[in-house]
Amino acid sequence: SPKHKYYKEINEVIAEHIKYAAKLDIDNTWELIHDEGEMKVFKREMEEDGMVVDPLKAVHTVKGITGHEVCHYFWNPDVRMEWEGTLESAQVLDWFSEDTCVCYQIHKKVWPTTQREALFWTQIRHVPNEDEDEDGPDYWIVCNYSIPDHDKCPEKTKNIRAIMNVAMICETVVEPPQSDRNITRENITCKIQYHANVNPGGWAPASVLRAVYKREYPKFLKRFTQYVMDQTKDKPIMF
Ligand SMILES: CCCc1ccc(-c2ccc(S(=O)(=O)CCO)cc2)cc1[C@H]1C[C@H]1c1ccccn1
Repeated sequence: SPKHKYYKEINEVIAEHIKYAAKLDIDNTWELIHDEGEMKVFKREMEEDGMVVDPLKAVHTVKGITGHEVCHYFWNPDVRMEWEGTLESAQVLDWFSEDTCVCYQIHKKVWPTTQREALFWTQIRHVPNEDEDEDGPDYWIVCNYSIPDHDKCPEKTKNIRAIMNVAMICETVVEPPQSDRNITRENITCKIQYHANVNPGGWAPASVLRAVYKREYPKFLKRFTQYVMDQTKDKPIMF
């Protein structure tokens, strides 16, 4: 697409998430905050100007769906209100290209914090393995990255603007390896990494924010992956 002003930033942010995903080193600097079945959610405790900005990383393995399907439903602005239980509203303000748009969304108030809103670009991208290394990872990724303003964005709302850099990065495993012809959903598994760096945008007690994240992220990931399984179970596989 033509070089719009976010083109360079988008490429840099996506490349950073891919580099990070390939490492997947969950060392002891990450604290496990939720462990349920295949889903593990970790955090690092970090504060900026007295505000909790804890990076969050979740890993999950889900049978019967592909990384393309997970990223498609996570990215698709038309269905966001169907699975994102913490949203009060969501709208598309602009399209940069067919895989990249600007979203403005208002989250439901999470007591006792002030209501949050977010303005961000969201892009879905297939990152195939390097040609020479056919065993290299093949990713589908969605990145949601805040932008400071947009001329169609409602001004002066009562909400606090959260600043986020979020990525959903998926790999699809097919077992046993076979030609695309006769793969069924029993043969596929999606390995998900979810990275969220969220600055809540305004002060809230650290203990309150950490309790909200500990409760809301696992709930959101469970609800979202269940939504993808329900939407895809009777449809042809999106590889
Ligand atoms: C005081 C914290 C405010 C707060 C800031 C940010 C977010 C949030 C933003 C983006 C994304 S996403 O993964 O990009 C999916 C698109 O919406 C998920 C969560 C949610 C809350 C609030 C609603 C709470 C919450 C926290 C964590 C997960 C889900 N919901």
